[in-house]
Amino acid sequence: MTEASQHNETDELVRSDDPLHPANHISDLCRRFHTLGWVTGTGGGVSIRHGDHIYLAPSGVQKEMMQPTDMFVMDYETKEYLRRPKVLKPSACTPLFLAAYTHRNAGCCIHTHSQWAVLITLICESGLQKPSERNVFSIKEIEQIKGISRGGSGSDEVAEGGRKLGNLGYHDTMMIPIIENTAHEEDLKDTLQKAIEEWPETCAVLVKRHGVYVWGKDVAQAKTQAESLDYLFQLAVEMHKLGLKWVS
Ligand SMILES: CSCCC(=O)C(=O)COP(=O)(O)O
Ligand SMILES: [Zn+2]
Repeated sequence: MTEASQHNETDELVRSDDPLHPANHISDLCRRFHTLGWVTGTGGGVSIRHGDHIYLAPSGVQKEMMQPTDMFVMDYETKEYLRRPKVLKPSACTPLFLAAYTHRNAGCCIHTHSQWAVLITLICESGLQKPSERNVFSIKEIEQIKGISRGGSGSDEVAEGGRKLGNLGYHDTMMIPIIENTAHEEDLKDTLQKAIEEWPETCAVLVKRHGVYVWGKDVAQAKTQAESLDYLFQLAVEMHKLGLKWVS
């Protein structure tokens, strides 16, 4: 098989008229997220799981300019690439997206470099918080908390061991773990995985001085949770500036 025919064959994995096809959807979401400051300066990204296929963006590119044919496609079972665009490298976030798929059965994972996410990690890190509060962002009694599911599930059923599923209620406390940043994105994998295991109710992990990873059972849930979280991070930063406490 020639290189040219090989390329055309794998193009079938990313060419579709359906705007909700993962290759089109990732490009579209990144354009929208760029306007929110979530994926600027090549940072941040989105990945979608579609059946046995994982769709991943390239690394180090302007995320708002990506085309569907720029996407990498990985087989979920074998972790082998079914499609690798020439010249490009897969996102350095790939092992972190895979952690959300493997450990939470997520259908989509969003990584933002939102300044609100970064600021909330700085406020939690600062001496203003009790030592026990420095590695977690907790907030309660704000309506938008109801947009957050326990564990990124979305179901109203009760999980094994009696653990509640479904979305948080107004009087629940939302807790998002904060992990240390590393010099290289891919080296976050072990601590992110540990946080996912230690915080079964979380649908996100904040990375100190870096951003946030948010997942959901599908694109809609990952996106609305990323929006709700960004709202809550911004609100908490503004409350902090006003001297108001966001958890008692
Ligand atoms: C200025 S972005 C540094 C890398 C990073 O944190 C990130 O989220 C983007 O990684 P990618 O490999 O997807 O470009
Ligand atoms: Zn990043």
